[in-house]
Amino acid sequence: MIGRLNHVAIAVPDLEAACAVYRDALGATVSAPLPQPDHGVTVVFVELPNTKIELLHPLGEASPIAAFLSKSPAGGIHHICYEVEDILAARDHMKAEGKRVLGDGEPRLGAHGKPVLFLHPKDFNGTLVELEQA
Ligand SMILES: CC[C@@H](C(=O)O)C(=O)SCCNC(=O)CCNC(=O)[C@H](O)C(C)(C)COP(=O)(O)OP(=O)(O)OC[C@H]1O[C@@H](n2cnc3c(N)ncnc32)[C@H](O)[C@@H]1OP(=O)(O)O
Ligand SMILES: [Co+2]
Repeated sequence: MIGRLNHVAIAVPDLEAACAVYRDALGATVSAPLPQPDHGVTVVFVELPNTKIELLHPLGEASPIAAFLSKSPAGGIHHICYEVEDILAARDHMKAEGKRVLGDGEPRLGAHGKPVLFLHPKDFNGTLVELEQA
């Protein structure tokens, strides 16, 4: 069911410092910060030849990454995003497999303007999984 690796997301306490690491130390192309108020995060995309790194910083009072950063104040890998051809078929398949789809189970538009869903980390070897419709 899963296709390409779309991105690996890293939660960071200091977005500009994290951008500097990828832009200046590693020589990558780094996007401008993109506020995503519906998701409670500001994101920066780092373009790599074969995938992307998504730098995540909390936005607003109820950010889903606030608890993660309080447990890991220096930041860390937060989720991994796989592409799927059909997000609703993927959701229904995950449910049939007994995997927990987070939220109300309805896809929302992600940072690329495409429908996304999240799957519980406890069902995927301790890794939060995002599915994005290709
Ligand atoms: C920009 C848009 C979009 C895109 O287009 O790319 C994004 O990527 S948005 C990214 C941010 N959005 C989300 O993360 C939404 C989905 N997340 C959630 O629904 C919640 O964060 C969560 C995963 C359900 C956890 O929330 P909560 O239950 O409130 O936190 P706890 O701290 O109580 O965690 C319970 C349990 O799970 C472990 N955990 C939590 N987060 C992660 C994680 N990222 N990776 C691995 N494990 C995680 C946490 O440690 C707890 O474990 P125990 O302590 O053992 O119970
Ligand atoms: Co993501």
